[in-house]
Amino acid sequence: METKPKILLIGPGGVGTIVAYGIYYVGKADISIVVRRDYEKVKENGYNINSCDYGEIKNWKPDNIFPNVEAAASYGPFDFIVVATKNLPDIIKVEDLIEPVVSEHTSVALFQNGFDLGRPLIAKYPGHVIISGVSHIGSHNFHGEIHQTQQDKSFVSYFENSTVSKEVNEAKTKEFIALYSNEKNNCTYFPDGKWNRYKKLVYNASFNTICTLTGVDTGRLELSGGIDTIVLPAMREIIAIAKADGCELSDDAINSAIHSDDGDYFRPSMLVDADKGNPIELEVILGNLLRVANELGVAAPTLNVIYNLLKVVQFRLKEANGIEKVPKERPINDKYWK
Ligand SMILES: NC(=O)C1=CN([C@@H]2O[C@H](COP(=O)(O)OP(=O)(O)OC[C@H]3O[C@@H](n4cnc5c(N)ncnc54)[C@H](OP(=O)(O)O)[C@@H]3O)[C@@H](O)[C@H]2O)C=CC1
Ligand SMILES: CC(C)(CO)C(=O)C(=O)O
Repeated sequence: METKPKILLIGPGGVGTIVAYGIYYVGKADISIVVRRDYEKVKENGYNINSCDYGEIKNWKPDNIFPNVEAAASYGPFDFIVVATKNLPDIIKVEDLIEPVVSEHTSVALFQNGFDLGRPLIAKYPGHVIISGVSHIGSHNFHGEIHQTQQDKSFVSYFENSTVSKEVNEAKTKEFIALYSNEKNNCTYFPDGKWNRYKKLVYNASFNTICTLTGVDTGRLELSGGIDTIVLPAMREIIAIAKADGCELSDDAINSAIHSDDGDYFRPSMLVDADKGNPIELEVILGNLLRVANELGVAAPTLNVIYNLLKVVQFRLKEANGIEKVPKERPINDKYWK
């Protein structure tokens, strides 16, 4: 009997659970997941999924459920590791998180927002294919109750990787798509992964960040005049960085990003994280972009101010989560400020 490829998904949140369910629905792979906080509940009852793609599913369980990555390792080797956690390199690095489950032939698929996510993984795991999944979906996990309100539309590519041939990168990426794509979702191969991530950043590096700083949704940002005064300058800088990096976005990139949630008072995921008091994906959504701007000598004054203000917000969120420790007595700094 032919054995099915093994997939391990880490991070079954709003996005990850729908990806895992999509793979299970196709039925061509053995799908395991790592559940952190809700392990006991999910192990016992599975997930209740209310999905605009798959309908109402009660008590769904994948083939295996593990409480942590170390526990999953004994079930390996895995053909694919899918990571759909929030990408927070200033707290936990994806390349360290997956270490116990990366074997010789494992490919890694990152279903996460952000830019240049492949770089640290390729450095740590040369010779492994690193797949890029860009999701356009609206889905949230409330302790095992999944609410998916926007269709799972994803563009899957591979991160540029000089340690693997183009043929192998392409073949593995398409192999993964065949295990995940089905008639209910909309998952397609997109050859130019970098271009596609820049395109998504036009929205994420402007709306997500500015909504988080101001505490308002995208509709209120428009009604207050903030799109003209702050979102547009930020978007133009993102497009200039992309261009200097060899990615020419279409003339319509700004217009389509702004109109993408027409009629909706939409709270982007970074604002939702801040609302919940969770750390935000600042480094991958804006920090990595500014590092590239710096390498290419592109000025990005608006994005720099947004980034530095959000670094302070991130500090506050980390302190609230016990990740940042602040001395009881304020230390005295003898620096001469001028
Ligand atoms: N939600 C959406 O609609 C969209 C999200 N995205 C992107 O997709 C990615 C995933 O987002 P989303 O699904 O919303 O995230 P969620 O916060 O809903 O889920 C993240 C999951 O990862 C788990 N997790 C986090 N860290 C670890 C760890 N160290 N070990 C094990 N499990 C861990 C969390 O577990 P625990 O519950 O224990 O914290 C949680 O189940 C992000 O990059 C986001 O920007 C992109 C488009 C839309
Ligand atoms: C806009 C959206 C929902 C697109 O999927 C997103 O990426 C986010 O909120 O971070």
